[in-house]
Amino acid sequence: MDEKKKISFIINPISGTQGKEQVLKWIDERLDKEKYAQEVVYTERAGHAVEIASQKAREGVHAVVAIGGDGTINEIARSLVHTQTALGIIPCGSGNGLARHLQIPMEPKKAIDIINEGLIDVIDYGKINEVPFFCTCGVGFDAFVSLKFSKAGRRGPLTYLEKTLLESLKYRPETYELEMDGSTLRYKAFLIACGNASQYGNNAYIAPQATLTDGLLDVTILEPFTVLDVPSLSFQLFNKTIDQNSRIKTFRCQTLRIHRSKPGVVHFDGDPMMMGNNIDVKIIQKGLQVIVPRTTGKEASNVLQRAQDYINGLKQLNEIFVEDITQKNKMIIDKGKEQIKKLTKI
Ligand SMILES: Nc1ncnc2c1ncn2[C@@H]1O[C@H](COP(=O)(O)OP(=O)(O)OP(=O)(O)O)[C@@H](O)[C@H]1O
Repeated sequence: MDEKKKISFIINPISGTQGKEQVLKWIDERLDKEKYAQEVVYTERAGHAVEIASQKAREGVHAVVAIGGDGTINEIARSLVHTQTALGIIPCGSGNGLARHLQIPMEPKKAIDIINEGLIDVIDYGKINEVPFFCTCGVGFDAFVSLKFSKAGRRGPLTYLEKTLLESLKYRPETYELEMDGSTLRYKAFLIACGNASQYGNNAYIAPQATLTDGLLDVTILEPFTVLDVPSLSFQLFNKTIDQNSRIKTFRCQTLRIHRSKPGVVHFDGDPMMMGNNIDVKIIQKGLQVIVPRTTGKEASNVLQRAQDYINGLKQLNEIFVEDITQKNKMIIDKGKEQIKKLTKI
């Protein structure tokens, strides 16, 4: 009889907003025990998943599965690049950009079924000043928001939306010099995003044409805009057509040098890091094995797929607003109750 393939599940207990115990129950119920021998490890701190995954790759396990979001995936995947150990994903983050790009289902049960099928693809990854990223990286407003988000103390899409709306009102675009393929260009930009994958997460497609297997970075520059541009930019971000906006410039390259006037924050897969004036971004072709669904091959999405993506984006936004309104209503009601209590005491 063939030996069972070893799979290590790494759980980030603080990712996203959902509890992970139910996911563990589903793994116990659904994982193909004929095929796989499983173990589960919880992370204890930021950076811990890098160490665990690196150990598992040395042991030669078949796959390490991230139960978390893009930050957890980043920590695991950076230890798996150029090894024989594949990355698996059960999406449990706030944005889940890489999982969504790969069309891995958001429902954990269905994501477990994909692991049971066990189809493996080899994808590209990027480096920003030697720090690996798998989804997107960038400078400017999105990096600035990732820094605020990391300090927010609680995670989830609501926190992200709050931060984004609040911060965009105060943010000042910077001037950047970009060197790529022998030419240098200057841009005043609100943000510069480099996509290995097409989206930040939550179906927000900042690099809509990006594919994970072309050996190229998809660079999106958002130039300064006015409040009048916000509705079309938001619509196009979720409609996968932001590259058609007049405030957007896009290009593809293998390597990019970004020069800015002062050091500052960058983000890699949504996590912030301080870097200097010069930032080198490059793509490394076919460096990571990933367990994928059968549909991933059809990356050139058709109109129906785009419509579905758009509806999903709207749904997500709707949920965020409903959650926000519910929370605000609760705060108003609680305040009202307090005031009534005070009044009745007088
Ligand atoms: N046990 C832990 N305690 C505190 N932080 C942790 C722990 N394990 C991992 N982390 C950190 O948690 C951060 C957030 O995780 P992750 O990005 O997976 O979730 P998310 O931000 O909710 O989802 P997404 O990135 O998809 O938006 C990671 O950067 C990781 O370093």
